[in-house]
Amino acid sequence: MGLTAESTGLGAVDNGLVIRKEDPGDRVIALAGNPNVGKSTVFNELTGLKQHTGNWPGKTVTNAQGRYLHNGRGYVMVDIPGTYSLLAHSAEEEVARDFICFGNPDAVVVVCDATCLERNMNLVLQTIEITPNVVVCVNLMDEAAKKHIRIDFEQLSQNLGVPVVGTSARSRRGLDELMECVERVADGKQAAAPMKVRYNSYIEAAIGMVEPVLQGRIGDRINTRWAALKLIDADPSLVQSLTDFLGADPFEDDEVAQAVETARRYLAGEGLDEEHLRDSVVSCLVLGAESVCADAVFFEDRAYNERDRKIDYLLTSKWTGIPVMLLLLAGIFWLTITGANYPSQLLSDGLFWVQDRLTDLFTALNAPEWLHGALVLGVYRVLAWVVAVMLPPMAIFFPLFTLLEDAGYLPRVAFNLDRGFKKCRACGKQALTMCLVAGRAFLILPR
Ligand SMILES: Nc1nc2c(ncn2[C@@H]2O[C@H](COP(=O)(O)OP(=O)(O)OP(=O)(O)O)[C@@H](O)[C@H]2O)c(=O)[nH]1
Ligand SMILES: [Mg+2]
Repeated sequence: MGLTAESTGLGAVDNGLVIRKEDPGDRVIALAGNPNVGKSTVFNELTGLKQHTGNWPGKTVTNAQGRYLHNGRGYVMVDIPGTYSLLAHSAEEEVARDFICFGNPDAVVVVCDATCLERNMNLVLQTIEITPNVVVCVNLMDEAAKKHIRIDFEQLSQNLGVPVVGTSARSRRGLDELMECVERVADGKQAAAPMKVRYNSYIEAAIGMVEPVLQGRIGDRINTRWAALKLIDADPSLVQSLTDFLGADPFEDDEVAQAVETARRYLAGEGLDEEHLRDSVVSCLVLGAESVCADAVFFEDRAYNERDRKIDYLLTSKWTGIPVMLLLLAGIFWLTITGANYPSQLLSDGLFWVQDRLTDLFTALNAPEWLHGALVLGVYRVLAWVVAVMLPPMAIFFPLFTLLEDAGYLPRVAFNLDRGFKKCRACGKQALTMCLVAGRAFLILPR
């Protein structure tokens, strides 16, 4: 689906995100998940809106909201940008993290990709650290079935301590069950006992030094175990968001500042400085994700992704990734330009033949020269040129690009170009927008 008024207009921009409830009883639901797992597809199917969807990561970059009704109650759903973790490394990850942490949603639906569930669990575990009101939506079940991946939802739900629903959002399968689950969680009818991620003993001890101090101060507003770890971790953007949320800088409280300082000194003494602490936290999350999936996800065809892996290696490895990408893109531009010449010529012959007939008609009618000049040599001729020059290359370029999208090649382009884009303080996901813009410019300029 291309860009739409809803996906790019004011409705798509979070401008400080003001939640618009049509009814005071409306529930607010955050839709989180890794990039490209089908969040906006779920959002569109439920709300009837047209958020931008497509097979590459990073389409949704701000929060967008829409509303659906279920059992007579309104639900304001907020489609947040895809994020691999809540440890926020980019602006859109901050947007996602801040809404989940401080947006006070009644429930968070974490959409996951059924074909690589373990990788997606990282975000699920981070989310259930913050709030127990989580529903895990395992999407792309049709793709998982093709790869012979079987998922035991009951076991997964037991392991995580929150409800899990399987869906194929594109064909609306499972969305009714998802709405039921969301209703139960948002109404507090589902007893949730989310699993706790266990960190190593040093980190646990450090959390133990800070958490009790926080309990007396922010206990009912935010999960103190999570906040303690974040304060020790000293992520400046998180501390800023936390300050905004609490209305006061937590470090201005001497007792909190002292507890955090003691915890940090303790960790440093155990060899866990800032960088090592983050690495350890991530390792524990990865191990947690592994153990959650161990008895719930089954690969019935062990070699299911062997061919994919080989192709992936060719398309993204250091030595072949960029040359293959350049060849493919050059091939597309070449096909577009040479392939468009013949239909362009045919179209212009046809359209200019019509122009001659129009001139004959104006002459036969004795129409004044200025009228012929304005209508035939002006309006019609310009229109004919634009159609003859632009239509054929567009009719070739965009379907070819769509083929690359459907084959899943665009995320690989983003990956290949990420390093170069990072050097310019951008990220690889922006490469796709640039390819499209370059493509359009390329189509117009040589003509
Ligand atoms: N086969 C299949 N494809 C799906 C399903 N749900 C979504 N898709 C496709 O997956 C791709 C990504 O969907 P989006 O809804 O744009 O994903 P997103 O999570 O919003 O992506 P970002 O906003 O970039 O993070 C699109 O091409 C969708 O058509 C599904 O259930 N089955
Ligand atoms: Mg999206």
